[in-house]
Amino acid sequence: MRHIFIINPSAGRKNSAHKLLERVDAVFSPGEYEAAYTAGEGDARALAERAVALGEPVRLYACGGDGTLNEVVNAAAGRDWAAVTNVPMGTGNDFLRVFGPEGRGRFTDLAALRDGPQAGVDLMDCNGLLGLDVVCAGVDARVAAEVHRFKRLPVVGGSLAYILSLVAEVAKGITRPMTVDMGPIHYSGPVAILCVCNGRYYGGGFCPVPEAQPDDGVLDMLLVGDIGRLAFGRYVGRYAAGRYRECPELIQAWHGDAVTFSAGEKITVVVDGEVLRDTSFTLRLSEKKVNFFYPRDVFWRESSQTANNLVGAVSENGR
Ligand SMILES: Nc1ncnc2c1ncn2[C@@H]1O[C@H](COP(=O)(O)OP(=O)(O)OP(=O)(O)O)[C@@H](O)[C@H]1O
Repeated sequence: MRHIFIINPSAGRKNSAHKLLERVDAVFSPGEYEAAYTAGEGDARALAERAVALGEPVRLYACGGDGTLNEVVNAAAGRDWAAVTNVPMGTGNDFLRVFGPEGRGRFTDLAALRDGPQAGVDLMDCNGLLGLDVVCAGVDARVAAEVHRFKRLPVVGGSLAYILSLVAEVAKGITRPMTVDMGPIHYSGPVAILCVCNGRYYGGGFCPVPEAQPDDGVLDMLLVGDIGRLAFGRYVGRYAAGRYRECPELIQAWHGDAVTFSAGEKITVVVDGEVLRDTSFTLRLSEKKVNFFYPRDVFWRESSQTANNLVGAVSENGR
């Protein structure tokens, strides 16, 4: 088994990449692993594609935030011999929140990751880009697309950066006209929020669909139509806390495998932190899965299936 560390030195705090390599050295012998730094957008995907192309068992450690993880996932999707994890060095690391606060912290334990089990995770195909966590297309997407401006400010951390970006985007206007088709729901009009969850968290900690399971073959979608600023302020806390069922007058929900949406002007869409802009989108459950590995003592599902049960199922049923 080869272990490949793909490190985004721009994610997280200064010097964290250097310190990470010291920790890697303490757990892996020199011939066992390779490490490479990314220099910019697309590098993590290219490095991962090169590692996967050999067709030999490989574990890919995306060391960075959700953007770095997304690139590595796109390279490893549908490849039975490859598995991916995320060593958290970003500001959000939202996908890992599905493992709970303590579980998320365990992903810094390289020894636990090295020997950890893996499970097949569903993927969303959004106009050709794969995502494993959350895709959004309303004011939530515009907040995520602009959040980097606030992350650069001194003493502004992950969640605070999202709050500042939210305030700025709400001031510019919450809704945009859009046509949305999801299952039996056909909607044409102002859209405030459209989110599709495979994972559970986005935006630095929003959890709109707490029952979302990354491996259940279902995409959980919420659509918030026309809403004014005052009502948005009243509802946003409930939306963020996953209480969408309490607001049927405002939030339409669909649990299925596809959604299409379009508009006369380009829509900002964010796939695990990666920004796309187009007038028309088709988002569907991908035929591909990705193997995700994690420390043995944590999982996203608290009961029923255990991690070990899933390991065998993944390679047999991996799509
Ligand atoms: N060496 C580099 N210098 C500058 N930017 C880079 C470098 N390598 C990769 N990047 C870019 O950094 C961006 C942000 O990475 P990533 O999302 O992993 O971190 P983050 O934004 O801190 O974390 P999160 O998304 O979890 O909040 C990626 O879109 C990638 O294109």
